[in-house]
Amino acid sequence: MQQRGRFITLEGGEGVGKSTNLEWVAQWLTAHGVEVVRTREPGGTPRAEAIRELLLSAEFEEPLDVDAELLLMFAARAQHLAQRIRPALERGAWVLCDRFTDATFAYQGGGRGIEPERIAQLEHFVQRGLEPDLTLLLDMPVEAAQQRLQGRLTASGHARDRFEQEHRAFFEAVRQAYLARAEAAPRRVAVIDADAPLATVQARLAECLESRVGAWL
Ligand SMILES: Nc1ncnc2c1ncn2[C@@H]1O[C@H](COP(=O)(O)OP(=O)(O)OP(=O)(O)O)[C@@H](O)[C@H]1O
Ligand SMILES: Cc1cn([C@H]2C[C@H](O)[C@@H](COP(=O)(O)O)O2)c(=O)[nH]c1=O
Repeated sequence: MQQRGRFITLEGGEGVGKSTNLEWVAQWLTAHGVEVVRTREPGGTPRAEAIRELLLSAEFEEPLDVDAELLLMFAARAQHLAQRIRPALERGAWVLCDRFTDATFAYQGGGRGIEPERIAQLEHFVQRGLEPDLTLLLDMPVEAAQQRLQGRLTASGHARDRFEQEHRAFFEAVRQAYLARAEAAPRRVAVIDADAPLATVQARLAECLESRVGAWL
């Protein structure tokens, strides 16, 4: 019988380097003979990407209720799991996802103040026991990450989205919630110090992958 693929997520606050390093991790896995499906949350399928637009858009004057935000994150996730993640894992591919449910605990929990128990109820309902095999949490001080983010926004000419417009205290709370998740699940979550030149961060990722993923290859 075909063995289920592995599910790896990248997490961290805005600007820590998730998208940049997701590509690098995908190449590392491909070089080790793995079929990799790269994806992201919220999003990853056409309908889930439409929900992403609704969540990130700063165009509406009407505020987005925090419970509506939480439910939309899980609605996008349910679609993504059904249409993309579960089918890929079942055929033996590995899924590499830019953010997943740890982001919900960090942003809607830490950032917005929703009780973790309520988030956990939706997690059980939507995921039915599926969770990442490995989570790479890129961590660095908020101030330095915000400078990187500003550099990217200036270079691209893009405006800040609804989350990127949040204040400093929000991002500090997000970071602390991520670190608490890592402390509570050290076998699943590896914290990577991302406050270093890219080559150094990637050397840290390689070391982590060798030790945590090597046995699955
Ligand atoms: N180690 C690094 N050193 C310096 N700059 C970096 C490093 N890693 C990424 N960058 C740059 O920082 C910016 C943010 O990186 P990236 O877009 O990968 O972050 P992200 O975590 O995906 O951000 P977001 O959550 O906002 O999508 C980019 O301009 C990228 O080139
Ligand atoms: C999955 C997930 C995401 N978010 C937030 C975090 C980011 O600000 C955006 C996604 O944009 P990015 O380009 O990946 O940085 O969505 C969230 O609040 N809750 C979640 O569960």
